[in-house]
Amino acid sequence: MQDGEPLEMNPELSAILAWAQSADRGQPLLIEASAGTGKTTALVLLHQALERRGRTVLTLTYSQKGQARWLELYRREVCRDLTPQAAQQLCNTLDEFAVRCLRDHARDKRWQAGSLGRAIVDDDRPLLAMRQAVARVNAYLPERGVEPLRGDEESLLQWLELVDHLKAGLVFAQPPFAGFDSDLADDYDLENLQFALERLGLPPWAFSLFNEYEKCRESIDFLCHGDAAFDLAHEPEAVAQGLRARGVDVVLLDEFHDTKAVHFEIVRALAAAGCAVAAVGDRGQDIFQWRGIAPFSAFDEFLRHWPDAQRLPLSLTHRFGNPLGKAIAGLLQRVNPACAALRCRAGLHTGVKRLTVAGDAQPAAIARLIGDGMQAGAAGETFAVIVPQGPQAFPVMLALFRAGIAYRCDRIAPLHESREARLLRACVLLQGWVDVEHNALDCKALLQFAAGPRAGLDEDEREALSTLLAERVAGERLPRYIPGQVPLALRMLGERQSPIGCGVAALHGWLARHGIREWLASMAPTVVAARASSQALDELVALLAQEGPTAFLALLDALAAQFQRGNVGFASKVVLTSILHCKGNEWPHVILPGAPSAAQLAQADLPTLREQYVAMSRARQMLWLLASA
Ligand SMILES: Nc1ncnc2c1ncn2[C@@H]1O[C@H](COP(=O)(O)OP(=O)(O)OP(=O)(O)O)[C@@H](O)[C@H]1O
Repeated sequence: MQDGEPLEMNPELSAILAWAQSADRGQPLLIEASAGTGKTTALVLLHQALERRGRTVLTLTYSQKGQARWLELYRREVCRDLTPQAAQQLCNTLDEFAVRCLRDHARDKRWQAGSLGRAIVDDDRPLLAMRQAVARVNAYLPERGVEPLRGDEESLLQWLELVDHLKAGLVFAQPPFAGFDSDLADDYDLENLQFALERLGLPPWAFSLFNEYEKCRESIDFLCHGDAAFDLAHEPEAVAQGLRARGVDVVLLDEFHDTKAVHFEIVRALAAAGCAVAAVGDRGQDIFQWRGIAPFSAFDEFLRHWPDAQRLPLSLTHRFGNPLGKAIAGLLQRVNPACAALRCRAGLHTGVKRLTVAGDAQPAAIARLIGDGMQAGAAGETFAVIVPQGPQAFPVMLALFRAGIAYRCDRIAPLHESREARLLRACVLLQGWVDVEHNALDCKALLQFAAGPRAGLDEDEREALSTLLAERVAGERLPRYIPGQVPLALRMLGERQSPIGCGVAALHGWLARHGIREWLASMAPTVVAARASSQALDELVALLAQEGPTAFLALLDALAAQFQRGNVGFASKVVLTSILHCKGNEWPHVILPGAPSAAQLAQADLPTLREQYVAMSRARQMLWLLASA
């Protein structure tokens, strides 16, 4: 539905709004519905219906994006001039809610009111705590025969992400981890612990690092994303007080499919505090199943805890019509056979075109499709290209750039800022193949290289290099880069480089010598993401060898310039994003490169099917599926 079009009331939506009365009796509500059926819209309307009955309602979303979408719909349907302060009272992310409850009601009140909000966006403190934790763990890992952990910034971020997953899944809240006391543990207990870690696919140091990080975090008094929910899950009284202080008596939960164990503990605390709870989600959109380490279904937990919950569907999609509706309904039957059959609104038509195009010809085909559409009058921002993994958008960026089509990246790295491109840029600089005026991208490239496992620098040298190339300014989240220091940095690093030629084989040799491919793979959240990064590296190596170093760097600089150019309005740019980050959005024209062929889809596993379902269900007018076979 476009802005200004009226909402259609139907019996399913009416039933959901009628829950506003059941909420008085505290009966929980679970709405399971598929993509585009108006889940978020229904929550907005339910919020309004409850307010009209004099209830004080808080909507919680899982992500900031979900919050923005909810507020956008609230502004559209309920109150156009909602102030930011009023918005804060109506809808929070789970993280925000956790931070507020802890700030004002935590048991031992370690934080001064107000300081927490700043701490959560301060990049330094999590890194500082993790750096200390790594140092502590490294003091005893070698005597257990385990290699010490790396302490560079890139690795610290990686360990922080691991801790975040462990917290999301409450992985160490279960035996044998819960209550484990290393001072009292004998060999049997230690072996049992190691076995449990192995079973979960975790490294042998994961439990030690987790505990040390928690101690360091406590001594620095801060909360990072993930920490707040974890802490609050252990303080149900703070949840109750937080709700009481705001007078909240009904909580609505959007994006429920993304709820993990730690968040579910908070949901339980909300209900225990006397709030009526309604949750809405789509099992088919649970594409973050790898978060939280072990599988977790928020829907099953909800029904286990509240078997008498009212369950309501939404089965009419307002986003797309047939023939796309039919294709998606077919997918849904495999993704979530128990969900209500999907119906499309009368009068809506959404086309689907499956094109067979060789993989390397897909980027040019995409640029042509979008170019033709724009020539016919469509605006750039009505097109979204959704790739399976972020790095798979790099060739599309090049093709759009060459076609003169402006793009923006939604939660994926632009090519010129990607790790893969930075590392090859570092190679060009270190080999002394170009003589150019340096810029911030050069600083980032050398810092990226220096963070690598075989850059030949020790911790002190790495630290010296980062202060040489980047200055941290208090109150600024991003560092200021100092391109004038690149020659000096190159002298520090370059002494350890032996000269190579700029051919494909030599470049691969350089990557292998520096352990770069394995390093990038170790940072990827999934095996599939690691594969995509490796392929992107191969493609960039081929590009560098073909273009030559000067043209390669000039191309990256030109991509950066076009990306930042202010004369192209944000709104007129084509959107590039990945399947993981497209949820909750919709566009008139959606292009899916790297789509599975019909035969591949017939054989696909559940995660692949869910991803296809999420990506395909973003289109309103037209979907193009580009398959290579
Ligand atoms: N009752 C309705 N009548 C008309 N249009 C509607 C109605 N409900 C939702 N829409 C429109 O349908 C589209 C999808 O709505 P919404 O984003 O709420 O769906 P969703 O189920 O939350 O989607 P997703 O599963 O992708 O998160 C939006 O353009 C919205 O304005």
